[in-house]
Amino acid sequence: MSAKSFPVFDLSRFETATGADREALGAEVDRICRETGFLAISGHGVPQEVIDRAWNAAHDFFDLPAQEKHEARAPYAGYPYGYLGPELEALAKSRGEDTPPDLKESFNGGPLSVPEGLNDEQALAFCYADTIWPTGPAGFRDAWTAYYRAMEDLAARIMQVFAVALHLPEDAFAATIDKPISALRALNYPEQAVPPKPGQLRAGAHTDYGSLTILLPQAGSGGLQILDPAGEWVDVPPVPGAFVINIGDLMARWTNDRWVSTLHRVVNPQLAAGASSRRQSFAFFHQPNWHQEIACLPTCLAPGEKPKYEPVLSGPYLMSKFQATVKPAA
Ligand SMILES: O=C(O)CCC(=O)C(=O)O
Ligand SMILES: [Fe+2]
Repeated sequence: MSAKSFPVFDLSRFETATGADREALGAEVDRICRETGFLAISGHGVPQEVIDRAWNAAHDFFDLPAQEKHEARAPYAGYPYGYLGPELEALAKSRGEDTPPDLKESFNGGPLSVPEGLNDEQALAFCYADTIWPTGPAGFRDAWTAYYRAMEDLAARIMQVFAVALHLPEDAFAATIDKPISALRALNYPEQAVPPKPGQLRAGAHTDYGSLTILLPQAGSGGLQILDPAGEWVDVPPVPGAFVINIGDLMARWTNDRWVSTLHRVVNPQLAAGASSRRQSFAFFHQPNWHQEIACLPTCLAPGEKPKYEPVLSGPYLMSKFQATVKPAA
């Protein structure tokens, strides 16, 4: 996909628009979400300093010797947070495809606090499990927390756009995402000096699970591809100063498949790129409240039409999806 055809949506323009202008901008997002559900968001207002601090902290973390990174590792396969070393997860497995594990390493963190009164054991053991913080680099946790907060705020603003796009009251999603169980993942794709195994990718083809993902691919980097409606893999171009967002499976379900959760992957660099091929990204997986029932939205059903899916609960749904990608213990 050329930079020209990849849609860029200016959030600040939407937020200052009123009346029919606002509706028209919502309609534009509706159209994109029906086609691919992938777009860039400019005018997002996230301070560059918050982005840079988190980015550099993640970069310095991935630079640490393996042994130090392992001190923050997830304690067992299927634990959602902490450090996950290279070749421990195969995203394509979430679709039942058997591929070698992905060539990525990641650091993962969950919600910043547990909502008062929440005592659901599954929720506490899964999405509210402790983030295993690394001891270094200095300032990592603060930088991470500030970025996580900025993503939570941005996700809530994008959900307002989605509400308008779906002809719902603007605050229709507010009560469904006031105790979100989102996760932030920093990804590092190490340089590749040796050829990958057959079928092995940096990140295998997958769809995301939640309502919305906010991606920050490394500036100027390639590798992220989406399967377009014609069935062809096309590059998502880096858009300077913007985040890339995409619709996840839960939003597709919520909209009765009006919106699509598009298959995407991160492909390997050319072998010749060798040592210069390292790539970093941030992915914020926004997810509604644990107990939120996800049932077909009223505006996504034509008269006489039936919902395609049974309602599900946000948290247990996410948990079952996540656990399908974990490499079984040897
Ligand atoms: O690193 C990227 O650009 C994409 C990562 C991704 O799709 C994911 O982690 O779900
Ligand atoms: Fe993804």
